[in-house]
Amino acid sequence: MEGLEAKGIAGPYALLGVDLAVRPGEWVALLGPNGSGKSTLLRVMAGLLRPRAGGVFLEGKPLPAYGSYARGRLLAYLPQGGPYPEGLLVEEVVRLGRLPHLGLWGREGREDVEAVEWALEVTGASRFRGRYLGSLSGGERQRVLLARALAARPRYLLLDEPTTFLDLEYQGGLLALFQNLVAKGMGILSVLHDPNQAALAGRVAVLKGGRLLAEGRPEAVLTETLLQNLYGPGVRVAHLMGRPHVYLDG
Ligand SMILES: Nc1ncnc2c1ncn2[C@@H]1O[C@H](COP(=O)(O)OP(=O)(O)OP(=O)(O)O)[C@@H](O)[C@H]1O
Repeated sequence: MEGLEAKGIAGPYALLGVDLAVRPGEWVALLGPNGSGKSTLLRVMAGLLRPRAGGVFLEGKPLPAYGSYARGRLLAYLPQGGPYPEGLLVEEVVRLGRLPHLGLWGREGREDVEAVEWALEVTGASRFRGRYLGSLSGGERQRVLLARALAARPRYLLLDEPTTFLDLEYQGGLLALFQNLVAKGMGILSVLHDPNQAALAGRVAVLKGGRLLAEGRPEAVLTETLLQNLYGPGVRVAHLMGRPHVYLDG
């Protein structure tokens, strides 16, 4: 079956038995308090951490059965933090995203050049292309790293807090980009802290204490009861234009 599936994941650190899948053409937002296991789950699903129990399946095949290039052609991962290749030019960083297609010694062809140009364009990173990564602001750097992930043109994209560091305009732009990418068939799983951003996804999965607490359409999952369970009694939910809007009652 098509998809990136985590089945019965337990073991690394907080995770106590989690099933979660992302299919081509859907955007799943992963929400939960600090320390609930979101980054760990993403790293397990990216193949960077091995679970003690359970497994991850990519297009029905166990993830460890893929070589790193084959995996990288299907799956890209944007971590929450560094290390960053600060001494590389932005364009070089984004070209690194083509490594799974080219291998170490491959010559770049038209498809590679087009993928890099597209990734720079859609992330708004084209104008930094000649700068060193280390010279960029946090938000600019975040867009370049997303461009590197997109340059692989993966079928599945795993993003750990991709909107951190971005100003409101770029947050909106990024969330619109996700909607666009899933409409073209990409599967996206993104950790998001802001429930209002998660509300834009097709499906929301909620982790608490290493277990999946809820999963479903945003309007079904993002209830005041659930959010107060996660974040305390000050959380309120209003409904505007059919969508939940979450705020703190000061
Ligand atoms: N390398 C590690 N060694 C020991 N414990 C770890 C390690 N990595 C994560 N943990 C622990 O596992 C738990 C889950 O961490 P994780 O980073 O997955 O949480 P998270 O939900 O992504 O949190 P946040 O919202 O703060 O980013 C935390 O208690 C964390 O301290």
